Amino acid sequence: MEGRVNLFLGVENSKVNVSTFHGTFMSLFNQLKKQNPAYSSIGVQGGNADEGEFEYKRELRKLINKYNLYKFDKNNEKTIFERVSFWTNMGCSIDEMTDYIEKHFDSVIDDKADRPVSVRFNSMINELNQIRKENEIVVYDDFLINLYAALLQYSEAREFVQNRYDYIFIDEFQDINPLQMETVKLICPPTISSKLIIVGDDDQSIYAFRGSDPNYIKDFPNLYNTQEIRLMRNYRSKKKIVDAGNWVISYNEHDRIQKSMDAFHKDDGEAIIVECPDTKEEAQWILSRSQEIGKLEPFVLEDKVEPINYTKSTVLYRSRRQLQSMFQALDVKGVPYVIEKMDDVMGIFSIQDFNNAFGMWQELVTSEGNKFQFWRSILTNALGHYFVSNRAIEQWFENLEVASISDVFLEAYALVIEKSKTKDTLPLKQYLSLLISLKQGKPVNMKEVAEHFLAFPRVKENVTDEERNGF
Ligand SMILES: Nc1ncnc2c1ncn2[C@@H]1O[C@H](COP(=O)(O)OP(=O)(O)OP(=O)(O)O)[C@@H](O)[C@H]1O
Repeated sequence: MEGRVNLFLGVENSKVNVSTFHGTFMSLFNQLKKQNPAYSSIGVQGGNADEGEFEYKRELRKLINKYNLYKFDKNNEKTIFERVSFWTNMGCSIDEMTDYIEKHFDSVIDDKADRPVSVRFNSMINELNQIRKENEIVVYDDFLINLYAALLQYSEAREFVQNRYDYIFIDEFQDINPLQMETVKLICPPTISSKLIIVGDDDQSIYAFRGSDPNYIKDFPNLYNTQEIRLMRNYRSKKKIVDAGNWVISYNEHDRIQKSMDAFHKDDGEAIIVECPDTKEEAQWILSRSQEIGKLEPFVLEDKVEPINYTKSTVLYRSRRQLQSMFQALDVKGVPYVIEKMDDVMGIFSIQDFNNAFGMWQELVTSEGNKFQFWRSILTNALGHYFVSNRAIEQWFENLEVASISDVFLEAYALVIEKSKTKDTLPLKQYLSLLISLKQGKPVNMKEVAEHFLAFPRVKENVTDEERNGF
């Protein structure tokens, strides 16, 4: 988006600030803090949110045990972590969350405890926030909550942010959630001279499960004095696809803004909508369809004629997981294919944790001179996957007094046994010994390295069966 804006304005770096809600709200809050130290006492601050999310879950797990909220955590499809995040984004306070639990769960969950679920939840979440505050365990939601709290509480904070921008554009407005909307209203109050420009399509709302609400776009003219421009021409696709899209969308069940897109490209083409019971049948359908299309015109390369021209087909997919069946179907039938950005979708490389670790191994193998920093990254990564906290790992490195790398490993196993709930250090031992061999230039079966890596407790938890089997 930033690139597009710069291109449009014909400059390399424009003054237009392009960012997500989280990024913008965090930046505004930091600007406020520079003006007045009073804001430093709001909510949970400091720390890095990537690490924070992990530590938050760790602390939460401990507290779920302490307050015996295990049954509540496992109740229905949402965990406590997901519920709290959802409620936070819905703009609920802790008291409102507690009331909701009292109403909907206290009589449903029977865990033989002396206090109801709602009371224990309330104590737990307050203790969690206290721990988070003391240890600066920040999660992404904090960026939203802190700015909202500051704006709600301090009129000079509102005044500052209201004068900060000449215009505010919000794209994909159908995905806004109540907490973001309430904050936007404080940044840009609905007055005659509002400077808010929103773009969105209520039919493209996909984050309702995270609290986004397409009604905000529909109700926008009731809140703000608006001028509306309807962009009803579709330049992206040909007529049949646009018509098919209109037809599918007309079945959307929310109280939608009635509309239908008009295709700019009038060429005919063909669009077929097929409902398949699973990804395997879907892959079979795609394959036989691409064979039909490929037969229309054979593929000729250096006088060799292939009866089916597979270069005529492209498969677009929504998530990597859907692709596993497609790969299998292609492999079974021996169909040639290429993948854009191969390393992102193939087997083990589709697993983010693995990709990160793989980058570290490459650095270790190709580095010259002192390797300690590369071993340090690899160990920090591996110990993290054993649920040892970053803080504990850092402290451990600081106090480490050993002569050789094999002594470091021995200390690392001891750390796992001391700090991790999993005491099985075998995968870690095997993993590190293979990496040592790799570093020494000996041949190593990378599949084995990956298998040990996948046996680390946290990786095991994160990886789905499908991903594991795909590998
Ligand atoms: N006026 C135009 N003339 C020709 N092509 C256009 C025009 N406007 C947009 N396009 C092309 O149509 C495609 C979609 O444009 P764009 O991403 O701006 O649409 P959008 O409405 O923001 O899409 P979405 O609803 O997915 O957010 C792009 O390839 C763009 O280059």
